[in-house]
Amino acid sequence: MITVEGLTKTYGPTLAVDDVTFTASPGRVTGFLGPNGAGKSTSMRILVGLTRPTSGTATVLGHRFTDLPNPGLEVRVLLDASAQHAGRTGREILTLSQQMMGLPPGRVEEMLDLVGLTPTESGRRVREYSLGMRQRLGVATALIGAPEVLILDEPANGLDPGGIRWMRDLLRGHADRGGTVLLSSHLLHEIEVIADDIVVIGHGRIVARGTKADLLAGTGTLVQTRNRGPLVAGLDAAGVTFTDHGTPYAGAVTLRVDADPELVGRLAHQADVALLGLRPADGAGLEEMFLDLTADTQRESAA
Ligand SMILES: Nc1ncnc2c1ncn2[C@@H]1O[C@H](COP(=O)(O)OP(=O)(O)OP(=O)(O)O)[C@@H](O)[C@H]1O
Repeated sequence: MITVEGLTKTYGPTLAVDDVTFTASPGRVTGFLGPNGAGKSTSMRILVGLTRPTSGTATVLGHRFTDLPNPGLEVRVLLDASAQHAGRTGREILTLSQQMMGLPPGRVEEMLDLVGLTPTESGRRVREYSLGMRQRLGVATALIGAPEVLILDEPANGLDPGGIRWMRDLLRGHADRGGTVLLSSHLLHEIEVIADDIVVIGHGRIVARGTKADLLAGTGTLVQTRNRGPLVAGLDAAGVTFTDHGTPYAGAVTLRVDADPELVGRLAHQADVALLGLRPADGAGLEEMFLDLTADTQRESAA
C-alpha cells in the first residue's frame, strides 16, 4: 500500500508538486499519468526518500521509505534504468544486490531467466546494453528481493511492443499475487493497457483519479456528421452539451456529446441530420482531458 497525502514540493518559484493526494492499493496496478514536467518523477522521488517534500507525507506500507528497515525486501524502485553502473556486467549488478540483501545466490539466475537476459547478455557490460535491456536488468534488480511494493518511473521507455507486453504481464502477475504496483508514464495508451487504477497529474496537481473502468466509462457519445450546424442547433435546443473532437476527414466533424447514443440519434433524426457514425465514446473524455493537459504543456514550453 502506498499513501500520499497533501504532498507539495517547490523549487524556488516552481511549484513542481501541488497538494497531491492518492493511494495505490495491494493487488492493483496503479498508473500515474501526466505529460512531461507534470510532477510524476518529483512525487516518486519524494515517495522513496530521494527528495524532501516542502509539505505533506508519503508512506509505503505505513512507513516513510527511509524508516523501512530493509527497504529492498519490501519496496523496489526503478527510477532511471540508465543510472546503472555502466562498467559492470548485468550479472555483477544483480549479484551485488543479491549479496547486499542477504539472498541465496540462486536468485540471480532466477531473475535473469525471468527478465529474459541470456547468459551472453548478462556477461556484457551495461554500457553495451540497449535501453530495453537496461529496463529488463532494472526490473530484475527491482524484483530480486521479492518486494511487495514496486515503484517504476516510465518502465516501458525503450521497450519494443513485445517488451511492453512482457512488462505488462510481469506487473499484472505481481499485482495478482497481492503486490502493489505504481508506475508512471506520459503515454495514455500505455497506462490504459497496464493499469487497474489511474491517477492523472497535470501542472503538479491531481486532475483525475479512479478505477480505469470508471474513468473510461460514462463519457458520452462520439457522433460524426457533415451537417454540424443543424446537429448543434438540435443538441442546444435539447440542452445537451458537447465538445468538438476533431475532423475525421474533409467536410466532416466528430463531436463528443454528453448523452447516450440513443438520445443523440433521436435528436439528429429530429433535426433531419444524416450521421456518418454514432458510438459510445469509451475513454474519449479521458483522452480529451489528457490532450488538453499535453497541449497546455506544449504551449508553455513554446512560450
Ligand atoms: N531539482 C529540480 N530543480 C528545479 N526544478 C525541478 C527540479 N526537479 C524537477 N523540477 C521541475 O518540477 C516540475 C516537475 O518535474 P518532474 O520531473 O517531476 O515531472 P515529470 O512529470 O516526471 O516529467 P517527465 O515525464 O518529463 O519525466 C518541472 O517543472 C521541473 O522542471
